[in-house]
Parts: sequence; C-alpha cells; structure tokens
Amino acid sequence: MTPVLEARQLGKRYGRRWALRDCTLEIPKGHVTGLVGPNGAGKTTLLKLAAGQLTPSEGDLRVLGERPGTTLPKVGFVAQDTPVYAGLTVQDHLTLGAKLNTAWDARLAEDRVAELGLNPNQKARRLSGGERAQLALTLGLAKRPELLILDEPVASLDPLARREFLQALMEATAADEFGVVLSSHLIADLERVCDFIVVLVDSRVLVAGEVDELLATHHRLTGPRRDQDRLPSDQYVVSARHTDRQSTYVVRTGEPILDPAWVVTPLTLEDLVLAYMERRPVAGRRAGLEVLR
Ligand SMILES: Nc1ncnc2c1ncn2[C@@H]1O[C@H](COP(=O)(O)OP(=O)(O)OP(=O)(O)O)[C@@H](O)[C@H]1O
Repeated sequence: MTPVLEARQLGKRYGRRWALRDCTLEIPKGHVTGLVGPNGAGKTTLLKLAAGQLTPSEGDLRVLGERPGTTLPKVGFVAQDTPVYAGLTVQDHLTLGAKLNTAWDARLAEDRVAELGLNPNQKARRLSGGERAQLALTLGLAKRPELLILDEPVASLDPLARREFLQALMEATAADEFGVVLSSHLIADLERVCDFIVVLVDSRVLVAGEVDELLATHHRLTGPRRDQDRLPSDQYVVSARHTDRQSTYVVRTGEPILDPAWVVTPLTLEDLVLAYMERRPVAGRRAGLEVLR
C-alpha cells in the first residue's frame, strides 16, 4: 500500500543552517501519527514540506505517492496557531473553503459549526482560542483530505478545549478513512489519539513506528552497575544512566530479557519519547540513526 508519507534523505536548509537533515521516514496508510521532538527539531519544517509549502533542499519526499504540491487537493494542512482570518466571519470561512476546494463537504462543515454552537456571523477575532482551533479543524476536515496535517493544533488550548478538540479529531478519523499527522509537545495527548509515533531530534528521525509495537519492544532495565558493552548485542541502548552501584538502561529488543540481574519494567509512551529525546550518541555502540517501523 502506498505510504501517506515517504521521505528519503530529506533535508531543508535556511541559508547555511539545516532545519531538517537526512530525514528518512515512512508513515504507512491508516494511522493517526504523532510527530514529537524538542523545540527547533524540525517538526514544522517537515510538516510544511509535506504540505507543499516548502521545497526540499535535498532528498526526496512523496506524499500519498506523489510529490507534495501536486497533492494539494488531497492534503489538508492546519498550520501552527490555528490560522483563521480575524476579520472574516465563521460563515465567510466556510464560503471561502467551498470556493477553494473542489471536494468541499459543505454539509459536514455546516453540521460541525452547528454542533460546536458557533455563531456563523461571528468574526473569527471574537472566537475563543478553542473555538478558533475547532473552526480550523472544521475547515481541514471539510476539505475531505486523504491526509490531514496538523501542526501543534492544541498548543494554546486549555485542558478542556484540548480534550474537546482531540475528541472531535478521533470521532472524525473513526467515521472516515483518512490519515492524520499531528505534531505536539503534549505526549499524553498524543498517547490518546495516535497509533504511530515519530520522534524527531536535532533535525533527524530517531525512531518511528506503531505505538503498540514500540511499547512492546522497549524496556527499562534496572540493576547492579554494568557497562554497556556487557549488554547482549540484540539490545539497542536508547538511554543509559549510572550511579556508583546501579545502572538504568532503556533498551529496544525483540528478544525476551532473561537476565535475572535486571528488574525489567515497561515504558509509557512518554518514557519512551523522553528516552530518545535525552539520548546522546554513544561511541562505538550501534549509535546513530535508527528508523523503525
Ligand atoms: N524561515 C526560517 N528561516 C531560518 N531558520 C528557520 C526558519 N524556519 C525554521 N528555522 C529554523 O529551523 C529549525 C527547525 O525549526 P522548526 O520550526 O521546523 O522546528 P520545530 O520542531 O517545529 O520547533 P517548535 O517545537 O519550537 O515549533 C530551527 O532551528 C529554526 O530556527
């Protein structure tokens, strides 16, 4: 099946500075994907490349099997800070959406606006942050995209508005088959809605895969102090911490951990993401990029 997004050695440079580099990634169809990483990691850059708003400096990118830009009608993009036009009313936004998008679903848009209790005559500048986010999501959904890209859509929302937004997104993806790629710093939110995760650090993809599979293959090992080179070769070290007497590793392995010296605990998605985010390259030990599916 054609992946929704496929990047090979993708890079984007601003002047001499790389915002994204050596990004190799495949997101299969049928997922709600969370894109996570520290500030400045390159998330917005990757999403804008996918939406056709930026052109790559190097490498190759396919979205729904085609070069971004040619896929515009099939891709909905909700940029950071819930972009709506302050001076236009809610209804104006729907009218504009209908003009600009051939597959526009006017019924869906009107029904959602009514369900949300938005006044069609209200100017966007008078909507609350949550209402603006919901309007932006409505515009993205009514486009009937095959892929909806959302860049930090809930960043400025209070917990209740965030929950309502994510609920609306989950309901929409349950009702219709389309892919979603969503960036956020709020891992608990991603855990609720995403079944595929991509961790981007320092402009590179450190891990990507189905959440269930990643959680099943990553473990925390705690036990008497042990150097990394004494771990079995099938254990890929994501992070390591040591005290004088104790070592704590986060490892990835498909094999069972039978060593009785270790206390083995499962990770939450947040533990897993943080382990990759705090990871420093380790000399000589399977360090470097590892892209997983
Ligand atoms: N238009 C631009 N000109 C120059 N540098 C840029 C531009 N846009 C982004 N950058 C730089 O590229 C890098 C990646 O930025 P990007 O916005 O993609 O990161 P991000 O992961 O989305 O960050 P955040 O989580 O803070 O939103 C940063 O170092 C940023 O300063």
